[in-house]
Amino acid sequence: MLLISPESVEEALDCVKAAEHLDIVDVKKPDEGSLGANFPWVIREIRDAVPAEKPVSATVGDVPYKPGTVAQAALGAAVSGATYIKVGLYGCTTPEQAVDVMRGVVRAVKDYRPDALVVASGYADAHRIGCVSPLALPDIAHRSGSDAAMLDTAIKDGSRLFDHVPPDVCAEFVRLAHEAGLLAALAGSVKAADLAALTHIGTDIVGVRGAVCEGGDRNAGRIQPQLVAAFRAEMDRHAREHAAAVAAAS
Ligand SMILES: O=C[C@H](O)COP(=O)(O)O
Repeated sequence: MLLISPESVEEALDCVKAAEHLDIVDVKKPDEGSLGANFPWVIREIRDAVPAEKPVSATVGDVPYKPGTVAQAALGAAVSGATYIKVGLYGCTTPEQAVDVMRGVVRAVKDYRPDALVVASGYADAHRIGCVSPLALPDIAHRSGSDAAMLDTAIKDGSRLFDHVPPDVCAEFVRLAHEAGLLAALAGSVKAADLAALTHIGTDIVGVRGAVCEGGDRNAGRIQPQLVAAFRAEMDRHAREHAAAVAAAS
């Protein structure tokens, strides 16, 4: 699945123009961090603008180790209409802290909306910020009852997912997530050139912003529907080639 992250209602409307090419519209506020949380009314307006059959995701923030605060914020995202709730475990230095936070989120969200999906997100560049390491995420997600384990990059300075977690380690991340019955989501300045590897390792959700913004600039550029369509075409091409290779080998 392709997840695209607009930061405003205007950008979400550009996503709507490319709705057939994407699977999830992910509301965030990049100027508040990699998984910066947007205002509840922005989530609501975007939910109202996006076709009903397209799920809307919302990031709850690059969160501190404050389980109660984060659970309440996650409920806010769900009440505002998001059915994927993404939490960036920025302030969690141990897996136990991360499980604590995610258990609160899962309970808060699922008591309100049992079919909502909770995404526990860590950071590929965790070593730069001192939070839980990337390969701990599948177990954190599993132990907390989350539905997906995700990696993004915390510091958006041009470095990318594979600069910090090479494809073979991402493959292990995906394997661990699948073994635990979770969806595996990967992001972090992902470019079309990364799609062959991401497809090959069985990534369920690829998250992008910069690659589909004007000039490849996630901050100054705005999401362009034609770039979303082109990115999707590349994803589909790799999926077809991978399926053909698997069929030929069996
Ligand atoms: O969840 C996905 C992120 O928005 C990725 O953003 P990026 O591709 O600019 O790193």
